[in-house]
Amino acid sequence: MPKKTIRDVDVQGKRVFCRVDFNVPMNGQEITDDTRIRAAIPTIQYLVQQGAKVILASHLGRPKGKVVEELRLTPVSTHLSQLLNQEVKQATEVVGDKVTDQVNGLKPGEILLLENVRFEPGEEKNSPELAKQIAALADMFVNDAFGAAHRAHASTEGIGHYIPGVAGFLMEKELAFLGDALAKPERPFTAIIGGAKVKDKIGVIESLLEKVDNLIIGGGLANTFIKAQGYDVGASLLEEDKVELAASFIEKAKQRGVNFCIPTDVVVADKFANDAETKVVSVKDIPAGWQALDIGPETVKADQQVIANSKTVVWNGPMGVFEMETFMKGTEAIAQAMVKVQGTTIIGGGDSVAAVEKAGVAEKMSHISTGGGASLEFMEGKQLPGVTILQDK
Ligand SMILES: Nc1ncnc2c1ncn2[C@@H]1O[C@H](COP(=O)(O)OP(=O)(O)OP(=O)(O)O)[C@@H](O)[C@H]1O
Ligand SMILES: O=C(O)[C@H](O)COP(=O)(O)O
Repeated sequence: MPKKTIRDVDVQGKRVFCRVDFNVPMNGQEITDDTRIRAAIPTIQYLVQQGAKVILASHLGRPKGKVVEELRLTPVSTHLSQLLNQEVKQATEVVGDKVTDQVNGLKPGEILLLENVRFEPGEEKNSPELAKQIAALADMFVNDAFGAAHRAHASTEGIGHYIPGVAGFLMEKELAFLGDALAKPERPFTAIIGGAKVKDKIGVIESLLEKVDNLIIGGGLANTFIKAQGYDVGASLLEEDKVELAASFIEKAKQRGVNFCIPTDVVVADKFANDAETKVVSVKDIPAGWQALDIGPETVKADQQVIANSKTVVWNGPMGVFEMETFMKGTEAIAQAMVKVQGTTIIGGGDSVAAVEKAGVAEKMSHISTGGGASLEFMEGKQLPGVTILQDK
């Protein structure tokens, strides 16, 4: 069922709570990739032009219900203000009397950015109390946070039980593009899954095995599969309690005839640092105490071949610790392989998009999705709570 969008409602003079996903990659207080901020600009500008009193809210990182000074949204509001060429007022809290006063002081067309919503313990618990408090700040809820739409949190879902919710332009665009591209993907259909959120992404792999022809695994996620094949992974990132599950996926892939590409070689390092001592080893020979931080050249070559023969490729999660020059070769090589695909290429995820930007090939992709976990869950065919709660057309 299509959802109402901001075009379908009158926001003139209304207090509009607009949830965005400004969970951007940061290096200290520096934003290293502003794709997600830029992607929300059309909705924000539309609300401003229509004379709404715009209350923006986002999470940043995973502060787990506490104030974490480094995760305040100050750098984001400064940057947003530059992009919009307009003042963005900043609240130092999410809710409370001070915030209510700031909201009451807003004139049509003005913008207030609330503090990191995950500083509130009720946010991730989807506490009705917090949702009510947030809802009380506004007349209407606009969800433009596609990247967080798979989370049923107070500011992404709970609020929609108290005030009417509609989709923003980014949300609308993401749902339309991903929906069309993945309803009947041109084959061979390849998914590339990497990154570090093993717990989040391992379940997605099972569903993808039902849909894809090739599944390429890389990044920190790969270690759990390397271990499942019976090899030691030294000091690498590993989700020990998912090893058995990973083994069952390898078996399932065989039964379904899916080409499951697990790295055969990796770049290992003696420490998690750019200046670490490194070597390329077979996954059978990862030395004790060393950690795998990138895929190796043999794996790159095999993956590139699979990608080149694909007609639809979806990529989420970098192949290595691409933030460090020493471990970005695998990610860069996969990004270059994506450019050569004669078909549809979709990249999703905060860090994956940053990696593609870093490799200078972002504009060559068919679609850059602001959702990582969200785009994966959408592809799985799951209902996204942050979408379900919005009003039907
Ligand atoms: N071998 C590895 N060991 C440890 N960390 C890794 C490894 N490979 C990649 N990473 C890290 O994974 C992180 C990105 O993972 P993540 O799963 O968050 O992807 P993402 O693209 O941001 O998706 P999402 O938007 O869903 O978060 C990067 O910071 C990168 O350094
Ligand atoms: O980066 C993301 O995928 C979204 O912003 C959601 O973040 P989360 O995985 O911490 O919920």
